[in-house]
Amino acid sequence: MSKRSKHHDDATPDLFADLGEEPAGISQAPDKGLPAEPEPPQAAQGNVQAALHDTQALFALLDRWVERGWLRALDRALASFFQREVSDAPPLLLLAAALASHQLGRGHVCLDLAQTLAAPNLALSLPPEGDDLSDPPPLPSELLTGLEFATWRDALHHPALVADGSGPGNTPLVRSERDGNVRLYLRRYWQYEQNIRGLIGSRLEAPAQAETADTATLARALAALFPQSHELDWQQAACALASRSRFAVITGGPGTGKTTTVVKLLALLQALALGEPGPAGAPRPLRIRLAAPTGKAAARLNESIAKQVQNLSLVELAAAVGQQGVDISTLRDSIPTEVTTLHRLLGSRPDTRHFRHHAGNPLALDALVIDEASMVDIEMMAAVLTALPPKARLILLGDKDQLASVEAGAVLGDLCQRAEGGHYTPATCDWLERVIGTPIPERYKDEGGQSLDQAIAMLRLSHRFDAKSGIGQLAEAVNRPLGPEHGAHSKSQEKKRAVREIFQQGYTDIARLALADADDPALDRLVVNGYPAAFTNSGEGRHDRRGEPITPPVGYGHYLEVMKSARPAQPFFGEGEARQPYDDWARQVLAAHGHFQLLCALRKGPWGIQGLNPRIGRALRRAGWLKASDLELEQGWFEGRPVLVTRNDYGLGLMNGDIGITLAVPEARNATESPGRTLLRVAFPASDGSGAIKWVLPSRLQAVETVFAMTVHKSQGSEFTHTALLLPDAPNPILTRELVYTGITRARDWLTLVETGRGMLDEAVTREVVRVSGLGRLQ
Ligand SMILES: Nc1ncnc2c1ncn2[C@@H]1O[C@H](COP(=O)(O)OP(=O)(O)OP(=O)(O)O)[C@@H](O)[C@H]1O
Repeated sequence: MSKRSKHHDDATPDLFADLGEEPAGISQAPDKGLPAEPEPPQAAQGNVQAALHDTQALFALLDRWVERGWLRALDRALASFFQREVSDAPPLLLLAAALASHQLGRGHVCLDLAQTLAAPNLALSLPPEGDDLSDPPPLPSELLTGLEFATWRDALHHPALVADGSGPGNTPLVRSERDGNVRLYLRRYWQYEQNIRGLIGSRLEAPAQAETADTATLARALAALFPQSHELDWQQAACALASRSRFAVITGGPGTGKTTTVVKLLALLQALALGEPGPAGAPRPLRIRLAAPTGKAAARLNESIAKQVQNLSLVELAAAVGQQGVDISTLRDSIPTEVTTLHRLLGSRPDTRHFRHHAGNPLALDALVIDEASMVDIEMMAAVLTALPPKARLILLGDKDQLASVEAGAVLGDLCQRAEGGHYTPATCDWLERVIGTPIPERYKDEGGQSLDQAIAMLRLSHRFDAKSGIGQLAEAVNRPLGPEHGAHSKSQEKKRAVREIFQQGYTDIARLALADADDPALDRLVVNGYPAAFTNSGEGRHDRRGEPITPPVGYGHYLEVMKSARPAQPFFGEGEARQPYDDWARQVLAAHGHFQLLCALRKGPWGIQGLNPRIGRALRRAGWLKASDLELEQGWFEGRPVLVTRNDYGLGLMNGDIGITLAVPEARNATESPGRTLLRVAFPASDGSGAIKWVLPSRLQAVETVFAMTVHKSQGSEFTHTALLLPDAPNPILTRELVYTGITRARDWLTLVETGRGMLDEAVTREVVRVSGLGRLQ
């Protein structure tokens, strides 16, 4: 049973309770990795199907699913609540309600009826982690076999429980019918989707400042910001498109220049604002804020944006706008570098999901940039849009191909469904050609392009990974979609071959490790010293694009070595400035910790974080780096323990995703106290990017877990010098190409792909997330 469902076991279900805390489930392409479906005997099948007509039989079946961990107790409780409230609710409706609720825990905002009938077992994402499907209860496919779409659809016509979404209402469920298909939503999620559609739609209709700026000025400004090119520069096109819309998306893989582009965009917007007389005569810079979904992502953007703003050459831009141009230092100072988290920006309050800023108390800003937008779930995106003043711009940055947020809703991925093809209208292309001076290739033009397409730009060239980078080549090969006929055997085979071949081409930055079993000593070598021998030339002799040497890959021994060798001699911990030696030490240890991270797909089992964390702890202990008993490794505190914060803690100022390292510091706080004993404290980097260190006593940390192994889901927004991605030894619906791609792209200089048992890379790269939402089209 899940953590969350335990809380809801016996409680009366509150429809507006937090429903989506479980990790997002992933649907697989209908033909892949499904549990083998036993042929049930005729009579047994008849029994199962009684649940379609008989409420008692339905709840008996739901109970069995809950018992097995296939369904959350919360989902079953919701159906039972409806049945109590409305005695004539048909079983088919109650089943749909339970399944719709279950989708939220898997990251989907609604139940898609046609898709569920086409691939029923996907509705429960079978098999769940830690379940091998032996002796299963009846599968959804057995239940739904023979059920007609029209029969199920008609059962959802129940005015007390389900509205059709055409107007205001207060039914707990909403039915959305489109193109002959039906989707069932819990009202709250339907409302979020409606808000997002409406608020993005109205932004797309309204012209923004730069559209009113004359084309010649804009063209001059863009020419000042980007090097001259005869071919389409997507960064320049993205900057131009984003400048003319109150809503814009810039998507692209790692290192494609999203940050670079947005810094130039902000410079452009500020230059245009400063070049215009403001309402009171004097020009007024725009109020711009930068935000990210997690503290970690905010700190990363903080660092890279500050560097980029300093390096920006603004002389020509300043001269390109206004009659007399604008003052360069005013312009530079007007570009923000401070990044906050979305929770902080909106003003989260303890014990409530409502924020301080909303439509009645909007944010005081003219433009908001959100980085790592793929991690923003539907509820947060709706909250952001609602709290934005109608005239303010919203610019989303992110990689559309990454795993979506853990919570329900893959907003960025949904919005960017057509980004690959461009779909720019002739009018957009004409305008773009005038302001950027290069033609738009025919394949990106579309007379039928929608208004959303015109606001989206995809960056396609990685400046971090070139053709010589195995990480870049592997990420690209894994990410390549199978295309519409992705069930086709030959396409899958081709993709599997392409991915495997990359490991045979002698790239120096990637290595593959096949583990025989969970005790294979190769895993020890990897986690202790990074197993450089697995790389060409043991990782020696590599240089980056600027010719700087790249140090060979390391493992966790590296930060533990820094912890040992850089330990301050000062015999007391100190306050304020007197604590500096300890702050400096913690900064060094934390920086060293970012040099290696093992990622895995699962939480449970020997290849999930639960099995791997103590396993890695023991390997580090054997190597002499840790001193901890087995019990401490499993559930206690020990020096060197790296921890991941799993829930925002506003009291401590820690955000979900923050990583801290447990360090032993003197118990004495000042020079007058007698030294001697030590105390464990956890050092976290301050999430404002200031470089300050926050020291927290372990007993105050409510929601942390050891992070020798981290799930790929949790690694989003982070980057590690050496990333090891470990795939489990058995098929699981959670293994998708998005997961593998997200894991690979966390690696900056070195990637070790670890396969266990018979290896699941092939399986994973040919399974894709099926997104279920109504956000793909805004028209
Ligand atoms: N047009 C360009 N020409 C040369 N180098 C570039 C260009 N654009 C970006 N870069 C460089 O490529 C690197 C990655 O750029 P940037 O950080 O903007 O990418 P990103 O897409 O934001 O990356 P991330 O995946 O980390 O979010 C930086 O070192 C940047 O200076």
